[in-house]
Amino acid sequence: MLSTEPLVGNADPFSPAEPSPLTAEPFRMSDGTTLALSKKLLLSITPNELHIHDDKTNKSKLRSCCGLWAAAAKPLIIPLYNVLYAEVGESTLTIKFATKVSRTTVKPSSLSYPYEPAHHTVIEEWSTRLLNAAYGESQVRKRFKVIINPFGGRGSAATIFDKSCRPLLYAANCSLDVQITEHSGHAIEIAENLDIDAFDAILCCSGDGVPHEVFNGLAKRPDGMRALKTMAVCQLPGGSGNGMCWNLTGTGDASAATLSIIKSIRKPLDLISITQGDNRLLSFLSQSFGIIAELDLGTEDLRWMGSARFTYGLLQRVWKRTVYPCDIAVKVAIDSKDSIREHYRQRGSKEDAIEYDYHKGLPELKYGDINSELPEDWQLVHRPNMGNFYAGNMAWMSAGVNFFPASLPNDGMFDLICVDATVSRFQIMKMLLLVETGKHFDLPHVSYRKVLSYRIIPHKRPGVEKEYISVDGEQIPFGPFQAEVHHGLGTVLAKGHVYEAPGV
Ligand SMILES: Nc1ncnc2c1ncn2[C@@H]1O[C@H](COP(=O)(O)OP(=O)(O)OP(=O)(O)O)[C@@H](O)[C@H]1O
Repeated sequence: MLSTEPLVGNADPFSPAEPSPLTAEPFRMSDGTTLALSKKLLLSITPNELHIHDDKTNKSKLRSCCGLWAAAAKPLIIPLYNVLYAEVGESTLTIKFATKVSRTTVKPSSLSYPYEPAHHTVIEEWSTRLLNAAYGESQVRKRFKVIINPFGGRGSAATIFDKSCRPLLYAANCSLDVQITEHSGHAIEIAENLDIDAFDAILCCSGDGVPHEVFNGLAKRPDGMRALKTMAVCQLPGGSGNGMCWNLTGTGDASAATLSIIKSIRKPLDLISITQGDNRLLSFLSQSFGIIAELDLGTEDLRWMGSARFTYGLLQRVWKRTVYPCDIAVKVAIDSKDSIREHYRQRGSKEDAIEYDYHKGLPELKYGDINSELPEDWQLVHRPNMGNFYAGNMAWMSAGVNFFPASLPNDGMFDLICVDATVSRFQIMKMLLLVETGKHFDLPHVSYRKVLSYRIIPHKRPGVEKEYISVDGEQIPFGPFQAEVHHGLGTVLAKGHVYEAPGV
């Protein structure tokens, strides 16, 4: 006689001790969704859930009014999104899944059921069906090259990975090749020299600095375009700014982000070339000059304040109405907010990417580089009162900061916000208060455009010792640079077609 007792997992401690007798042959119903391991144990795949009807383990006890216990059998329901793997051993079927432990956190769990070896084929077929339903278009058993920045955030990225991420990745039977960075720029070297056929994705447990390096490492290869198409990049929240993770997984919790990445789908991502001097680099998240760049890079002396340093630094600058003079020329794609909103709503559901010549390093620049003549139809405009020049390719810049609500991953455009420092302090504070919801988009003093390219020539302010330009949160030299978008050049693992942020 076979026992159908779960070997591991969340068995009900009140269930009777004697094993359920096997009274039926394992079978699948005509549509192949239900597996009966015994008369009392049915596993059913529904469109969104796995239902486990187990007389013995799913009995929920209800206290009757006279104080006696009554039993009612309820199926155990596991959302298919949470199903990580179904392992078919010689005589045991193990279902691994993520269980919720708090509002935001999950951990791996499993249930194992013994079966007669003669039924191996049926069990295997049903398990394949379960995995297909649980993963959909997403790849099962992804192969990850994991890069951990040991100094990311508060220096806890390795611990976060080991405690919250690794157990879920193992439960999903993903293969992991983990490497800890040893110096700044190490992730560029790792990506540049990676055997790209050996992995499906590079998983950065870090802030946004490491994915920035990874894109640039892939771009440095002679087959850069193929590498950027083949290798998906993704991020677990191991830094202080985890913009990529928020945009693509919709959470800043490491375990929930891991589950999201396990179930995510490969998607093209627009990337932006930045040319400065004779250098060319790629940006995936943002470029800033002015207040945001200074807050990102120029408040290191206030690090002891924790995240309050941004608020403090911001209030200081808004109060002083600091200006950041510059000249800008912009190749605009869409400049009215109504048309941007329309574009966002229409494109949000579309999927496309242009084909590149994948034997080459990087695509040619359509508008030339920073050393080229300015294209004829561009106009350089002097902006002596620039307060915030901020270009974004994703919605969230960090937790709660939905600066670019209209941005789309793969529309061949990026978004540009310009705000003058002459705007009243009240209006600036209003904008900052609305940033989390993205509602600042509609404020009349916020210039919001979709662009294809721009050139900026920042001017040094007399008496100011340090000036900053930030690309993906990393500092580049202070000086003129040009930016140009490449439609769908990069690849990421993402939950959906649009960013996980309130749009417009
Ligand atoms: N082992 C290392 N030693 C020193 N620097 C490193 C190391 N690994 C990565 N870095 C650098 O750390 C920088 C920031 O990385 P990341 O974005 O992952 O973390 P972060 O905590 O969000 O950073 P920050 O708050 O400084 O922006 C990157 O420029 C990267 O080059």
